[in-house]
Amino acid sequence: KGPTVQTDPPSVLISQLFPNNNYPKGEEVQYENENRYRTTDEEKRHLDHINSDFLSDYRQAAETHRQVRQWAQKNIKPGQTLTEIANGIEDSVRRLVGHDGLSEGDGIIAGMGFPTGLNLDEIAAHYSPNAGCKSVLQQNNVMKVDIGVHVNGRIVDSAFTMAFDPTYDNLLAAVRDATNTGVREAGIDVRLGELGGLIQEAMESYECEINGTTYPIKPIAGLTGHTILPYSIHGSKRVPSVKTDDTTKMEEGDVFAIETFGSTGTGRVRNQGEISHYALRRDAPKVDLHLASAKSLLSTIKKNFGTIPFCRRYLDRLGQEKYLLGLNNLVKSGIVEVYPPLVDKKGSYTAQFEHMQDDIA
Ligand SMILES: O=S(=O)(c1cccs1)N(Cc1ccc(F)cc1)Cc1ncn[nH]1
Ligand SMILES: [Mn+2]
Ligand SMILES: [Mn+2]
Ligand SMILES: [Mn+2]
Repeated sequence: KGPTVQTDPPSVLISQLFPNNNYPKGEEVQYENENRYRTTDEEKRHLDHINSDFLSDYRQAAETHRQVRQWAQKNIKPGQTLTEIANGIEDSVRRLVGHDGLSEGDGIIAGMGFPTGLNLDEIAAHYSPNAGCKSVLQQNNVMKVDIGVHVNGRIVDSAFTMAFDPTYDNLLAAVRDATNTGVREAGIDVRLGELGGLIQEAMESYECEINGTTYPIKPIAGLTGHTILPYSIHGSKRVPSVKTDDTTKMEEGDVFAIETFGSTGTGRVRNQGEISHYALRRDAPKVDLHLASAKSLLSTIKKNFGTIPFCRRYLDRLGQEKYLLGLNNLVKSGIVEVYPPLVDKKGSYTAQFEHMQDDIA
């Protein structure tokens, strides 16, 4: 029989807690006129049957994410290092999906969907500690925790912001309201640019007073929600946090991560600081590599991550050493894509809330 409740820290397999694949369904959105989109019941049953693996993989990843983020929200405290926080989250995810990502190909079956983002204050996204990072979480930090989980390449991408000082309550309320607005208004045939306008309205209705100065909350226009494809963290559709003239529509079968970022700074981010996030390009050019270390690193990346984003710590734990020259060679050759930290101006505070909405469930 085995355990029927989760431990602290999480260690019980999700597939153990929910036998024969009946994972909880996420929130489901009913469409106004059901029959306008849905095929006949017979076809729907058929479609759902084909999709059922896809759905059960997604729901297994989603339940893993849910249990790990709830544990993280309870257990992350000032005084912990970012490295400890990242390892605690990643070890929990790997235990729950039952894959440690250490034997070749194992990380491709299930595991981290991308590097654990731990983004402090003006850093909005794509920061994960590299080996040797000494940063310690402070009482007055605003930390965006971005966790990815995948099962058979079905990636769940969802994030939340932690602040221990109530000064930032309105900043966090702004992004929560903006993202909930985006999720609520999402749906088949919704135009992406219009959805951005609704998100912008919600976000800009907030302000935040910090040390006697009142800041309007600005959406970070360059950071968008996005479609997610199997083994690929971003598809071609984007959900902006501001009104745009993008008339592209949401379609049945699309899977979206709706994420909004608010800032007390300029509302614009730039690439800044040491890179931690990398990913093999799907459309990687066939380049003959002259550097032996680049060749062997490329095969390690293909075997352990495929096109799932990874970070330097994931190479460290695989026993890779002195890989930076080879990695930079793969980047220069256009084979590996980099995602530098995205940063607003020094002294500003950014917050994020990211939720997944699928038009399939
Ligand atoms: O900003 S993105 O690069 C993007 C590209 C196109 C549209 S949105 N990015 C995708 C991504 C890139 C690397 C990762 F390791 C994980 C995700 C959004 C995102 N970052 C974190 N959570 N969600
Ligand atoms: Mn994310
Ligand atoms: Mn995302
Ligand atoms: Mn790409």
